[in-house]
Amino acid sequence: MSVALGASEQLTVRTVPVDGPVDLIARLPHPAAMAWVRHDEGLVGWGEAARIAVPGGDDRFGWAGRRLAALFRDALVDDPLGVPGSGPVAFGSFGFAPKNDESVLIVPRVVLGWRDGRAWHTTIGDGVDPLTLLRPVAEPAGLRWSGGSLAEEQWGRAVENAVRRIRGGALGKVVLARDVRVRADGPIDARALLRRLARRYPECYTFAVDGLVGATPELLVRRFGGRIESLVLAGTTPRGADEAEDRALGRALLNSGKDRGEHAYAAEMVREALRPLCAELDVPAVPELLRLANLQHLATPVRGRLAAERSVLDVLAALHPTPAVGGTPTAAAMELIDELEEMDRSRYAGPVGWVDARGDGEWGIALRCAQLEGDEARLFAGCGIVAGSTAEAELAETRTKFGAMRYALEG
Ligand SMILES: C=C(O[C@H]1C=CC=C(C(=O)O)[C@@H]1O)C(=O)O
Repeated sequence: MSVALGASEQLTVRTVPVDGPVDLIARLPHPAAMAWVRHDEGLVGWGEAARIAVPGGDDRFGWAGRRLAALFRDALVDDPLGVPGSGPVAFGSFGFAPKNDESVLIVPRVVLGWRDGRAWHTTIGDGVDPLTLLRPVAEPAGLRWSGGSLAEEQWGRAVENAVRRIRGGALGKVVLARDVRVRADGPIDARALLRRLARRYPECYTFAVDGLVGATPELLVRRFGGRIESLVLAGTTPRGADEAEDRALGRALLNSGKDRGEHAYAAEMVREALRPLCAELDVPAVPELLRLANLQHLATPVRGRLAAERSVLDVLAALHPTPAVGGTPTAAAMELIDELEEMDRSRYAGPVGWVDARGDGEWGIALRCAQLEGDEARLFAGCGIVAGSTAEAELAETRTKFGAMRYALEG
């Protein structure tokens, strides 16, 4: 664990109520932003009071949870609000696979929260961020796009290969992803992307953690007290050019055997993973439609009540990777992803979100996102492949999914 103040330093945490509403993203003072915002509500943070670099491995969620619990247990906390996200908070992002060692938890020096008509401000340590000087938001300029790890045709062949394996009975579903890269004239400012994403995708969770920026529609788990929620997504179609076409596409998605099958793998796995943790669990048998600005998804909203005290990190350890990003069966799908994708997903498709000292938190799956590194961004998009998939349709779907981050970068 690396802790910015020194490992033995005790965190002093102070939360105070402030007047709302707060335009969270507008308050981020510099590009090193942390954010989790949906419908204008959520948390933003900046500065680093502590950073926990989480090693790879199957136990990475457990390891991270134990380290964070030790850090928060020793903290001196003044938190008169006591709501999810008040008091000490860590933003986090985990690598997709056990081999990925980029997982990180960051405790910001300053957190601003706004939810249910209540706003708060938390400072950690002396709350002074060496970067706090307000820096104007820079729009990305001079963008030059280039290909990713696989060219489109190669990726299409990987999809065909996966379909053959599935038809041969090796597995039921696998999610294959690809990447593209873009270079700008100067360092890409996460805040410019967050602003655009939050405006265009208000129903998504607009996030930023350690340079991974995006707007995901998929809630892996929210834990507030003993209650948990999840939104399982799998099965996708574009938006229509007009209302009639839009509805026809939505109806066709709801009636598509291929997409309903692709969705059922994910909903079923989430049900099975949550069942042992929950005293009550509601997983509707039939999915509904979720409409975003650029596409429509099959969606199953899940609700439950935990049977025993468990942190949100414990719950996401039980869930990740769902077949929305892995496949069925999980182990066979993870092997096939490794074999066919020919790229490192890094933190794409891993859990991203925040956790507080009570174990409450909200975590999504890092989709519709890009990894920023100075002047460069690497964008990711993937699709569920089942027996009825075609390379052409899946390629088109990845182009639509890249659209979210393209818009964030290009406007
Ligand atoms: C893997 C991605 O989306 C997942 C989430 C929703 C719908 C999906 C689909 O229809 O393929 C994917 O499972 C992605 O956006 O990169």
